[in-house]
Amino acid sequence: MKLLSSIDNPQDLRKLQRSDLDELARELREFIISIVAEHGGHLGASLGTVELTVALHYIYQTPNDLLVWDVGHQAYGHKILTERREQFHTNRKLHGLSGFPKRAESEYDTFGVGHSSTSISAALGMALADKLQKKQRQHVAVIGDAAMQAGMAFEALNHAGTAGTNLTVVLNDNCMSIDPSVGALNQFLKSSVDRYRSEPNRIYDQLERAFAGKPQPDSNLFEDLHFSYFGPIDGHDIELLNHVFEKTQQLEGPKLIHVITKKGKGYEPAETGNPTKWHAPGIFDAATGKVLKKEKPGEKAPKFQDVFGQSLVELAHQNEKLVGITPAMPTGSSLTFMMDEFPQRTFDVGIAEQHAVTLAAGMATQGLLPVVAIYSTFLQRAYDQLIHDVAIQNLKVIFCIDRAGLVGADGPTHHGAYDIAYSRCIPNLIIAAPRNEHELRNLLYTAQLDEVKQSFLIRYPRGRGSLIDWKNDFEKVEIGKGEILKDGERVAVLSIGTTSRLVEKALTETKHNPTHADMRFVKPLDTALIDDLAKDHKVFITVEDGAKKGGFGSAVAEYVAEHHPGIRVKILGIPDEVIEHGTQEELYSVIGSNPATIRTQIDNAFTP
Ligand SMILES: Cc1ncc(C[n+]2csc(CCOP(=O)(O)OP(=O)(O)O)c2C)c(N)n1
Ligand SMILES: CC(=O)[C@@H](O)[C@H](O)COP(=O)(O)O
Ligand SMILES: [Mg+2]
Repeated sequence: MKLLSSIDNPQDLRKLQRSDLDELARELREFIISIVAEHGGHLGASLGTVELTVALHYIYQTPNDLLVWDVGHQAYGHKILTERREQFHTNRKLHGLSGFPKRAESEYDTFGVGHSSTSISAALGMALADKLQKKQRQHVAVIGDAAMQAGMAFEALNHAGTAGTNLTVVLNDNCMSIDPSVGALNQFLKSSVDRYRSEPNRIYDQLERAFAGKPQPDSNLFEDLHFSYFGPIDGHDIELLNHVFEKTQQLEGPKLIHVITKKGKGYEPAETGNPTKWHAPGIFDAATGKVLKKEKPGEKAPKFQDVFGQSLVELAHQNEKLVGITPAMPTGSSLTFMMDEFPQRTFDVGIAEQHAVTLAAGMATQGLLPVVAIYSTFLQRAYDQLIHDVAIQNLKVIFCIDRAGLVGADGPTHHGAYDIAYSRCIPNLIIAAPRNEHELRNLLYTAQLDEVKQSFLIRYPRGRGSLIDWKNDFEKVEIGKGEILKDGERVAVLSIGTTSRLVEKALTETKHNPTHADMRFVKPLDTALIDDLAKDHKVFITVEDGAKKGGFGSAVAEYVAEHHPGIRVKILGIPDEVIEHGTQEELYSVIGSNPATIRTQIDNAFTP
């Protein structure tokens, strides 16, 4: 690591000879592999951008020139070359570096990311701001082929094409999302790559024409949007990248440089193995590529996503109206089970959350029963579609909202903190959260029954449930009905979803005897159960893994304030602040929703 250890920042990098850059890239790649192998994190995407990162920081005068990464899971090399090599082993850990570019972390991180397809808008905003404020510098957005599929990216291209800036978009095309890239844009990019194979010198001709002010011989989608298009070029050839960046930054107007890279590049197991697995493989033995599983199969309860995925297949056999939709997360949400069994009835629509929800609404108008499998954090992108296209028209769509609650190492951009609060205010929605795998199956079963006429949101967390024997026979759940899990006195703990596990643990530790109710539904709220509890309890403690403001506890408090004003309600949940990254366990302790704090709250409530 001789070269890498001599570089703290891009100024050091720019002092190197061009002939040193390949060796630097080799060292940078080795460093990323060694740290991710030991500490976990995203791997494949960052290995694919090593040469691109070196060339970008070598040619552009960062941090004065503004470099915006899309999503940010491919920016490990960028972090390491921009003053964070020494701390990189703390990546994604509590109080450590963020796994994504983050403005508060470094002046080189020009824009905070985690969600995709924001880079062109953000970089264009910066370019327009500089134009108005008469600042001369370069603005570069680096966006992946899958992120480019999103509506937002195209909204930005549409604007940039006539906005009168010199924006540069680097399209990092590795033909992969987390799962294989999908759709017509993907096919268009593939066909461009095929052309590149037969015309490796095309880029020099393109540059010559651009400098001579001559039109390119053939047009393409990006040129039609007024971008000067360059490429496709080999994104692992630093010399070529340097040349193209040096040249194109002298050209006026918006430019798109189409760069071909390989996910996992330079690490044999990741380059030749399954790229989806190597997207974020967990810890592994760097020498052999063997992923080190923390537990043996069957030893632990299944992941909620798998219970969802497998249960959906069972139900799809019984109910032919069921179809599955995912916006680019088939593996993450385990819709892959349905995809394998019913390929014609399962749709990966790419990174297109808004489209996914309205597509579902459209299908629902024609008698299908769509199940949208979506992470809580990504449903935020489709909020208007949830209201305008689903709820107002009272169309029936089942939303299986995965990664609800604090997700852990991905941090604030990915926490599923807001879905209860943002969906509770929308009419025509049923909102439920299972406390375990059986409940998840039963809620899914209930949601698809014909007698249920409204859209049904089922939220569950990242990670595993609690039941090794998870496959119960489906049972109908009464809508809006909670369940007393433990009878007690004076203090009632009302939990929603898997927070009941935390409460159960707290109950084993307190000497008091509170009641514990699993409310199961945020909406409709089981007000009959609340009325009943109000008869002989003085304090309610609500526990949720969502935002306290406007969430489940708020729903209980609103009802209690109106109907049982003598009862005190204490709300536990995610406070009104940005919760950083760490393990899920650490973060629930940070916010005061771990068994110890719940127990303290119970004890306090019993103290007169
Ligand atoms: C709005 C949004 N939806 C989904 C995701 C989940 N996600 C993270 S990375 C990724 C794939 C990105 O692929 P691409 O843009 O091609 O970048 P690559 O990993 O190939 O470099 C997806 C779907 C996200 N981060 N943001
Ligand atoms: C970068 C991104 O958005 C995804 O890779 C995300 O980190 C996946 O998270 P899960 O591991 O919870 O699927
Ligand atoms: Mg890609």
